[in-house]
Amino acid sequence: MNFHLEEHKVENGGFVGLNGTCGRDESMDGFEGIAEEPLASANYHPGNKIQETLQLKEFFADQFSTKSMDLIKLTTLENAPTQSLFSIANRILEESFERKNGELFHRMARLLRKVLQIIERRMSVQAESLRDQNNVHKSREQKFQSRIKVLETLVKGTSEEIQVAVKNSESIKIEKTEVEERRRLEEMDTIKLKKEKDDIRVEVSTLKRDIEMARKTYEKQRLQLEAEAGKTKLELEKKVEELECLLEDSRKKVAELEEFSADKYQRWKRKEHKYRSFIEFQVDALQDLRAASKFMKNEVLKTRRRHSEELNGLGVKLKGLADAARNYHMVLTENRKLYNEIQELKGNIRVYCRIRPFLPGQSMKHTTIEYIGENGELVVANPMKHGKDSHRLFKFNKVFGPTATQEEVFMDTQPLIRSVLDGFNVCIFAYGQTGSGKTYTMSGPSASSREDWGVNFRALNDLFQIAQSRGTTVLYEVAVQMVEIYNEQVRDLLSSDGPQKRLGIWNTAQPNGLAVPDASMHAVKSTSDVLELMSIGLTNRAVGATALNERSSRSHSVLTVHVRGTDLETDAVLRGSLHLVDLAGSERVDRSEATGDRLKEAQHINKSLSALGDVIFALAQKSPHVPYRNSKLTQVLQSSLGGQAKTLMFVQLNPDVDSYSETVSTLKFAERVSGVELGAARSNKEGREVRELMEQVGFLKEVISKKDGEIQRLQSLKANVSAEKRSLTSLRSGSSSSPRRHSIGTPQHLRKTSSGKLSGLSDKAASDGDNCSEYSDRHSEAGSQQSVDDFKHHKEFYQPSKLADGPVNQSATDDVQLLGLEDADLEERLSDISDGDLSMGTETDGSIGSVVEYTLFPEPSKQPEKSENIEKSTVPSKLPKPPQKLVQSKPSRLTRSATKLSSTSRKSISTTGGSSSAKPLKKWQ
Ligand SMILES: Nc1ncnc2c1ncn2[C@@H]1O[C@H](COP(=O)(O)OP(=O)(O)OP(=O)(O)O)[C@@H](O)[C@H]1O
Repeated sequence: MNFHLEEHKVENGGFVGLNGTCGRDESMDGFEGIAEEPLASANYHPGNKIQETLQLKEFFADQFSTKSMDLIKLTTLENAPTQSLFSIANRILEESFERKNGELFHRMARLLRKVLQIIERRMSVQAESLRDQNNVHKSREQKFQSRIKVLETLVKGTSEEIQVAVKNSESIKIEKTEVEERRRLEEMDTIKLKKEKDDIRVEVSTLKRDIEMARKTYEKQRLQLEAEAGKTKLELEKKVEELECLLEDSRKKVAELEEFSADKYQRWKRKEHKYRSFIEFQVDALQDLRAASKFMKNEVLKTRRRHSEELNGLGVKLKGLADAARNYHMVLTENRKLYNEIQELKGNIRVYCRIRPFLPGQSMKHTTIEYIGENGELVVANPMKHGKDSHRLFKFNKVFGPTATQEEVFMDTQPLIRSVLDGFNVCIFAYGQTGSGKTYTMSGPSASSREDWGVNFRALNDLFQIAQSRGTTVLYEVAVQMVEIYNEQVRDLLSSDGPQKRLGIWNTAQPNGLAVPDASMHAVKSTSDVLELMSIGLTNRAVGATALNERSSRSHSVLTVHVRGTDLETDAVLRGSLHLVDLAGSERVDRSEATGDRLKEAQHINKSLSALGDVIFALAQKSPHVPYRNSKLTQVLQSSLGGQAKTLMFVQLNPDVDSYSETVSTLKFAERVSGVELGAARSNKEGREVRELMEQVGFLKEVISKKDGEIQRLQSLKANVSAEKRSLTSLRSGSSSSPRRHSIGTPQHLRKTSSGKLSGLSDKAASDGDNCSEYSDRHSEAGSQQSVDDFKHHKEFYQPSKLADGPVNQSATDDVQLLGLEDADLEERLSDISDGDLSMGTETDGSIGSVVEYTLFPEPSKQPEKSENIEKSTVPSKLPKPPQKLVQSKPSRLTRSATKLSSTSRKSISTTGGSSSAKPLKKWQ
């Protein structure tokens, strides 16, 4: 049966297409014929319907008889025209009625329904396309209608216009033509639309072709993708293989790790075991320790008990120690005392000589320094002289050569600084001619370099250091003042008002060392503070110097350091002061230059240095009266130049041969200061003094033997003086100005008159060549004279011969006037003068005129101002007091003193007579 065959063909994948090669059968020929018929419908889609047709064929082949099938053969459902479909449906119905087979009927009905569905669908498709066409036509119609309307409106408008403008009929015609033209165009448009419709159809078919091509392309792509997928699959398989390999590796590793961890676990186990055993051991040890600590506790308790017992013992001992500490303080104080005593034994006034090196550019110069000894010996050579006299030997506490450093110089100064902190007043000053290195020694060439620091900075630095080291026992406060003395005027160099302010001075020494109360006081805490203040001071000094040219050489600068120490234990207060003095140049002033300001300056310098010499010698001789008030310099330094004060003088030398005479003068002054003052030297000197005393005793013998004659002479002197006084009074009434050129006449005259044989002094002066008088000469000359003539005159007076022989003349009157002796006390004063050196014993009012120039470096002997002083004076106890019976009635002081002193040697020395002399008397002071 055909149906079965068809079925079999279908099962084996036959009927691939309408024109398929497989399963071709006679029964299907009718279908083929139908398939080859042209399409009856515009919506016919052969591809879509193929499946449906095949299903129908299958169905018919399966279900209908050959007769029916013959019918069906003639048709293909899809390609058959709708009429054929209807006829098929009819036949199906008829056959189903004929067969009356229930099941077949159902099948037929289903087939019928199917056929009907196809017809229905086809109908609806056609209806839809018709509707679409209708819509297109409608829209086109609407379009045309609207165009017609527009045209009609235009025609209307045109006709209206024709009515309005008949004359324009021709244009209307044209417009009509245009309208017609438009209508023609519209028709053409319609044709065009039809054409477009055809084009669209063509386009649709083109699109269909495109779709087919796209399908083919898609198919191609699919195949490509499949090929790629195959490739990817292969790659993936490869990767899977690789991953499997990796997996294998990791498995191996895991196995290794497991092995390792197992090993580690074993090790940890072993360790755990060890630790366990260690902990057990520790626990045992802990228990032992506990036991030990228990034991220790007991021990500690025992020790504590023992300690408390020992502590009690220690408390007792500590008390003893505290007592000892107190004693230690006392011992410390004692030590300081002893230290100061040692210092004192060394001599309150120490003299250090320092020789300046030649300055750069002076290398060709010759030096006057011949020899510098270790123990303070110095030999200077006079290049002008030859032989024995050409060399002179001097001895000081110390001599620093040109190569000595600032440090070396200060090393020997240091002990004095400690004294300041122990409550002593100390004075360090530099003496010497201009350019000899005073400022270099005191301040140094520059404050910026520590190595260059002079005594000033080093002393203060040391002071602060010692104060700091003693900080636990004594609290020190330090303050400084800085003044300048120029032309007998004191100026504050640290004043905020500048150095112009003149200051007053205490008349007496103040215990706190405050000589210049008005000078500003500046508290300092460190060396840098001092450096700062000193630079201000030096600047202020320099300000003055611009006006007066090299003022520093002609003024004294005094830096005073005040120290106040409070003992932290006892609250006791110590006060000390340190005067650091850079003196003015000590050289003699060239006479030719000594006029005007220079002369005035020279006079003032001379006066103050002279006064300083007086004070030092007065102190050296422990004189009860010290003439501080003779100059501002000595007034300022008063607190540091007597009593407990310690003095150090730097004698500065210029080694140049040109300065030889100045050098010798300076050295003589220094030697006398040193020789007289030093304790150590004193003992040596005492031998010399005894010798001198013996000589003096000899003179005294003469005095005693010739006392009557002396008395007479003195009386005559008194008479002369009275006459002088009278003449002076008359002179004063005649002329107000007194010729100062004769100022030194009186002492000379007095000397001569009073002593007659004053050779002890005069001869010594003469033998020294220029010992005393040389210094006196240069200082007094400048200080007492107004002109070069005066100097000449003065010089003549200094000649020893004249000193001895000079007559009482007008000069005596002048001096009386200058010395302020013309008052009622004149007689008494004159007798004082006649007793000895004027400047040594006489405290003047400090004016220039009152200075007795030639006594700048008085003889070691010094006569006190008043007779009481002599009586109270420090005559050595070993010397017996003179018997009162030898004292004459109303004797002069000299006579009285001489009488007293004569008793000391009366028993041993015969009174051989001789002229009286002041010198022996002075020796006792
Ligand atoms: N020991 C020394 N070493 C090196 N140079 C020195 C020394 N002493 C002084 N001088 C130098 O000599 C010159 C003069 O010194 P200084 O100014 O100290 O003298 P002075 O006596 O203070 O003079 P003045 O009286 O004019 O103040 C300066 O140039 C100084 O540097």
